[in-house]
Parts: sequence; C-alpha cells; structure tokens
Amino acid sequence: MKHIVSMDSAALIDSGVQQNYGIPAIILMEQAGTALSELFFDKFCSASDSVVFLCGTGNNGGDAMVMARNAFFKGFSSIKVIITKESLRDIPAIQLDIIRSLGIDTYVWENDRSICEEICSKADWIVEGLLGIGQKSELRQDIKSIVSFINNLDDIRIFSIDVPAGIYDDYGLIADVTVNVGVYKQECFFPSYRKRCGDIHLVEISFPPELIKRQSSGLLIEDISVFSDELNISRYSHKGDRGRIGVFAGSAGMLGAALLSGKSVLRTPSGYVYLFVGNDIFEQIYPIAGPLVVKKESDLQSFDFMDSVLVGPGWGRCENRVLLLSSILKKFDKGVIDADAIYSLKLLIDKEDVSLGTGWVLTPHIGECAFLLNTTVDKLLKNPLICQDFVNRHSCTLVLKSHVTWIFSPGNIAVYDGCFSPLGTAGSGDVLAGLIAGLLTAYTSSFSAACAGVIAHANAAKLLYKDKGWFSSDMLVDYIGLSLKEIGIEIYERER
Ligand SMILES: NC(=O)C1=CN([C@@H]2O[C@H](COP(=O)(O)OP(=O)(O)OC[C@H]3O[C@@H](n4cnc5c(N)ncnc54)[C@H](OP(=O)(O)O)[C@@H]3O)[C@@H](O)[C@H]2O)[C@@H](O)CC1
Ligand SMILES: Nc1ncnc2c1ncn2[C@@H]1O[C@H](COP(=O)(O)OP(=O)(O)O)[C@@H](O)[C@H]1O
Ligand SMILES: [K+]
Repeated sequence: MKHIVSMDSAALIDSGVQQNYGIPAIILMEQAGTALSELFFDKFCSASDSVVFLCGTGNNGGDAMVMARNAFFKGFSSIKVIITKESLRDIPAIQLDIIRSLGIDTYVWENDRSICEEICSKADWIVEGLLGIGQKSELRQDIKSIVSFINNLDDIRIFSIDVPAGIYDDYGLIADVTVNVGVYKQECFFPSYRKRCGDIHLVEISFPPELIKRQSSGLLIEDISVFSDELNISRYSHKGDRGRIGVFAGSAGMLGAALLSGKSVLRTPSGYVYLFVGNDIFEQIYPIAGPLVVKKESDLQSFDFMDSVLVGPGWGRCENRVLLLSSILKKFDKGVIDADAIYSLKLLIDKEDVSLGTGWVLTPHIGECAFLLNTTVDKLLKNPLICQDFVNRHSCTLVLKSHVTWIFSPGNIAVYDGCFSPLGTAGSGDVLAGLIAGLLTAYTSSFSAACAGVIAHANAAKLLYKDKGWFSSDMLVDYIGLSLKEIGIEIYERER
C-alpha cells in the first residue's frame, strides 16, 4: 500500500525511527543515499555523464554526498560536489570530510560563486540535495538565487532528493526527477507543486510500516486492488440487477455533454440508463440517443425506482436547475453531481437547503471546486486538503479533478497521479462523471466507486492514446469497457 504523508509527518517518522528503534540518522542516510544511487545509476545516469552534487547544510545535502561517494566508487569520470556554505550540520559535515579525504573536487557556492555556476552549466546532471523536508516557507534569498540560476540552465537534468528545493515557492526548483525517501510526500502531489517534481519515484529505507501508517494522510492509488473486495458483479446478474441510472444532463446547445455522459454510464456494468432532458431538447436528442432511454425531466415523479443518478453535464445554470437539483437530492440518496450542477448545489448550500450524505459524489474541476468552497483556485492548487472540511460537513465524496486528482470522503483520501495531458480534452470530465455514476451501483462505497472511476478513466485514455494518438472524448467512451476489464472490474466466477 502506498501511503502519502506530509513533509512534517515525514520528519516525525524520521525521529520516531531514531527514538523508538535506535536506528541513528547516519544509518538512515546511508540507506537513503545507497537506494537513491542505485535508482540513479540504473535508470537515469551513466558513468560517463558529468554529475554535480549540489548540497545544502542539512541532511538532504548529506544524502547527496553519500550519492557522490557511491558514484566515485562506481568509477564515474566527472563528479563534483558543491556545498552552499562551509557551516554544515553534524552528519552532513561527516559526509563532507569523507568526500574531501577521497579527493573528490569540492566547491563552496558562497565563496566561489562564478566557478560553481560554470561547473553547473557544464554538467549533464545536477543531483539536488539543497533542501528536503526541513525547508520552511518560501526560499531564503541565498538559496533562491542558486535555484533561479539552475532553473535557467538549458540542456541539464535535475534529480531532486526527497522533494525539490523551494517546493512552496513560486520560483522553486523545477526537477526532471524527484525521488521521495522512505515514504511519498503529499506536497509533491499538490497540483501547483506537482509540476516542479517531474517523474516521482520512491526509495525505501528502514521506516517501519506501523510508523508510516500512523502518520499516513492517504493513499496513492494506481490500481483498484485496494478496493476489489467491495466489487459485486455476479455472472448471473441481468440488466435489472445491475443498477438503473438516471442521467440529468444537456440543455440547448449542449446535447453532446448529455450524450457523452449517458453513453459513458452505458459502458459500465450498470443495466439501464435513462437520460432526462428538458422539453426544449427532447425532440432533438431522442433520435440520436442510441441505446439511452430518453425521458422528460417533467416526468421525474414517475421514476422512483432508480438506483443512482448523475446530474449536471451540459445542464446549464438557472433558477429552475437549482429547483430541480433540490428535488433530485430529496428523492434519491446516491449519485454524482458534476459540472453545472455544482453551481446549483452551491446555491442550495448557501441557502442551507441541502442535505447530502455518503451516497453522493461531487466531481468538480479546480475552478468549480474553488467556487463551491468559497476559496481561490490558487489556494486549492497549493493545498487540496482544504476539501476535507467540506466532505466532513456534508458526509459526501469529492473528486477534485486536475492533472493530479484528489479524492476525499470523511476519513479517506486518495491521490491519482494522472499527469497525462491527452486526457485534458473537452468533455472528458463528462465521461468521468458517467463512469463513476455507473460504478456507484457496483461498489458498496461511493469513495471506492469514485477511485475506481478515476483509475478507469485514466487507463482508458492511456489505452486509446496508444492505439490512436491524440483523441476526442467521444472516442474515450469506446475504451471504457476495455479499460474497466483491464483494471480488474470483471464478472465474478463464483456467486458471493
Ligand atoms: N533525519 C533522518 O533520519 C533522515 C533524513 N533524510 C534526509 O534529510 C532530509 C531532511 O534533512 P533536514 O531535516 O536536515 O532538513 P533539510 O531539508 O536538509 O534542510 C534543513 C536546512 O534547510 C535550511 N532551510 C530551511 N528552510 C529554508 C528556506 N526557506 N530557505 C533556505 N534555507 C532553508 C536551513 O539551513 P541553514 O541554511 O539555515 O543552515 C535548515 O537547517 C530529508 O529530506 C532527507 O533527504 C533521509 O536521509 C532519511 C533519514
Ligand atoms: N494534464 C492532465 N493529466 C491528466 N488528467 C487530466 C489532465 N488535464 C485534465 N485532466 C483530466 O481531464 C478531466 C477534465 O475534466 P473537466 O475539466 O471537467 O472537463 P470537461 O468540462 O471538458 O468535461 C478531469 O478528469 C481531469 O482530471
Ligand atoms: K531536495
């Protein structure tokens, strides 16, 4: 299981390992530096590359110096160590003594700035150990000027140890690779900071699982195995057993969103899908709706038997939508609220005329979520955890969509590290909403359905991109079935 922890909690794990188990920091540093070196040598760098190890005063710099020593013993032809200043903390100071006694070229940035700049500009790789989890707030000017110099270099690759220096700073280091030490750091997955990390990897050191679990704020999800025990699709089932889903979507000029989300639900294991539209578009949409059963919104009262609903794609924003959403929320207890319905929901919340609950999944993108939470896009990008308070108050699940998708419900957080830009195409959010709505009836928990939907959505995009290259979201619908099957949402061979 891949836990994520905050940088502050990671420091508690560090100190817990030392205090509770007597493993000294220098041993942890040796493990970290060795594991980092193995990854670096295996995956990224060759012995003929010229590598600069850029070290701050703390243990992050100490990790970098262990890597430099390993590179030296491995026969790297061009290794240079740069420290920011002479006054290092105790353990990095020991590492520096070893580096110097081995005869590795060592420079001090604050003394020899122009030489250090020249060395960096000629390197193939910079291993950045300037700052790790010990960094507080925005960068101090001395480090900021180093970071800014490195960011402006061309044709150089940056390997950041643990977290990039200046992760909280708008001018922080932009790495090609970031390797979290011991445990994944949640800040690396905050949408604003994610862009500075490049590819994120993990190396393991002696962090006991129970300490990690105690500090865990959530899970990094890649596949559905963590939720599979909740799946419930019997091979004896028929369409009537696998969920009747009502889709409230579309408005004049926005028929595509209704069709996309409706057809997306149809590609999940759900049985029946009813598309509810306004009278004004009923005649237009009816002939092009394929296997979707099209109904008029005004007939909603006669459809009590639906198991879940999806409300919002292309729905439009007006007073009558707010009223309709209010009736839907009173009539049903499970469903997905997406796109325009998020705006209506916010108005109902402001009027204190709404009660959500564990069956509901909200799927806002960052802008919609900022509106819903009365915050700014920037704050949300820099700290998605502010969604937690909202889900606790409303006992619902919330899927915060961006290049990294965060999924919250009371007591649960999951992160899907998407970073796959072909998926950011118009209408792909409608497809995701349909997918989750369809899965709500297959899973016992809405949180699991939301996580599985996010994984299946991204996997469909990857399969499709591999086959066809850049795509439109109607093509994505055609890959949902295959994607669901591939990630493991299949038919049970035995009745449960
Ligand atoms: N301990 C362990 O068990 C293990 C630790 N491990 C490794 O150690 C790393 C953590 O090391 P850490 O705690 O020494 O902190 P670290 O990130 O090197 O920086 C601290 C120094 O940064 C500075 N500084 C702070 N804020 C700043 C700012 N805004 N702007 C500018 N400078 C700022 C300030 O230094 P100053 O310049 O003031 O002397 C402060 O003293 C961790 O990420 C992992 O790599 C692993 O090996 C696993 C085992
Ligand atoms: N760079 C990216 N990497 C991975 N996923 C992305 C990226 N950009 C956008 N997405 C995903 O694409 C979808 C876009 O949804 P949304 O913004 O609601 O679009 P629309 O309103 O056009 O349907 C979301 O699931 C989001 O997570
Ligand atoms: K670092």
